[in-house]
Amino acid sequence: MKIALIPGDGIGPEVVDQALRVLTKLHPEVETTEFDFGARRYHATGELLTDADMAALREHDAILLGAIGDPSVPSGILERGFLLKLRFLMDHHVNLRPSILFDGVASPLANPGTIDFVVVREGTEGPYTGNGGALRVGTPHEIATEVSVNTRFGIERVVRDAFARAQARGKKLTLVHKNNVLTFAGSMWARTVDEVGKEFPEVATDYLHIDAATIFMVTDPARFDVIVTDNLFGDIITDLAAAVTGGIGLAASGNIDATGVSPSMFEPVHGSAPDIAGQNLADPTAAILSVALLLRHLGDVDGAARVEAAVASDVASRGETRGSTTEVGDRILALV
Ligand SMILES: NC(=O)C1=CN([C@@H]2O[C@H](COP(=O)(O)OP(=O)(O)OC[C@H]3O[C@@H](n4cnc5c(N)ncnc54)[C@H](O)[C@@H]3O)[C@@H](O)[C@H]2O)C=CC1
Ligand SMILES: CC(C)CC(=O)C(=O)O
Ligand SMILES: [Mg+2]
Repeated sequence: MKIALIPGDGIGPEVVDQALRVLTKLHPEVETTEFDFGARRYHATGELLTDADMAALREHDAILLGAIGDPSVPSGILERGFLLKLRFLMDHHVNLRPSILFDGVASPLANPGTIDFVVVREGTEGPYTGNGGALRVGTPHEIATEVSVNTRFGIERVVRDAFARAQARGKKLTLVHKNNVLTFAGSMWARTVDEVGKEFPEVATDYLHIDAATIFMVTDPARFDVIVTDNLFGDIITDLAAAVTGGIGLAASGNIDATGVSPSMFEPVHGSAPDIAGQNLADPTAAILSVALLLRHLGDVDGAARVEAAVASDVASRGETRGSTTEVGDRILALV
């Protein structure tokens, strides 16, 4: 198993360290290559992600990422120039974000019920493609556009992936969009769900506007099973989903090229958290659960289950004090 490690910025290296210990315990044979992408490299060389970097990453079975983004670099340069570029070039079209409220974990909701759903966020299109521009910058007449790109091909493949997951889970698929206002893209998403749904007659479907979806995620999250949505809505709603299931420190994700051509990438949902970086304060659980997603993706279902069981056991006994990054890592490592 060859894994590319991208610790990245802020708390990224701290949480990846703990995730790597778990991975290495389960797979002592793992071969890792560490890449120094992020703010330090950008400051030192001006480079973000070169063709040679892409070729080197492609030599691996999967990528484990911490987080990218640093206050010393203007907002967007690393996020767009490295992270989104990497996701797009690797064709990571299925951005998989499971949300589970583990037993014993406190939710901020008074009556959370059972929360166990998966957001399938489209990962290569929508408003994140950099299709836009600015005119008369800095003047009172400035204009900025940020155009959402939605292709039939892109929507259909992610919708089919989401249906397959809903079928495997035996429940339902909810399309989340804003088709009462974003009528061009929203109509294509809705029609695509209707058409692809004919291949999955046993999967029930429903639809929610994104604004209403945020209400139900707080008032009745148990109603969700699989959600399919676009890149921007999926980004936002998965931070909310993390919050209702005990916090951003527990939320894992996979950026998957479902064709298998490119290595898929696994990372916590959270960012580089500069406010707590370098203090051994970050919760590494999301990064560790990302290892479980990585292992399942590579076919080690038992290994993935062991990581998830260790995390479930640890979070159930945390109580009020979670402990430091390394303490959490030590405890989960001992349980795996
Ligand atoms: N995939 C990635 O690499 C992502 C990168 N970013 C970047 O990260 C930087 C910071 O972004 P923010 O909007 O502040 O989001 P963030 O997710 O980094 O932090 C939001 C809040 O959650 C807390 N938090 C995050 N992860 C935590 C953990 N593991 N344990 C405990 N608390 C945690 C932070 O301390 C902060 O208060 C920005 O440069 C942003 O662009 C943001 C999201 C994803
Ligand atoms: C920093 C963004 C490019 C990514 C993000 O917030 C996410 O994928 O959740
Ligand atoms: Mg996000």
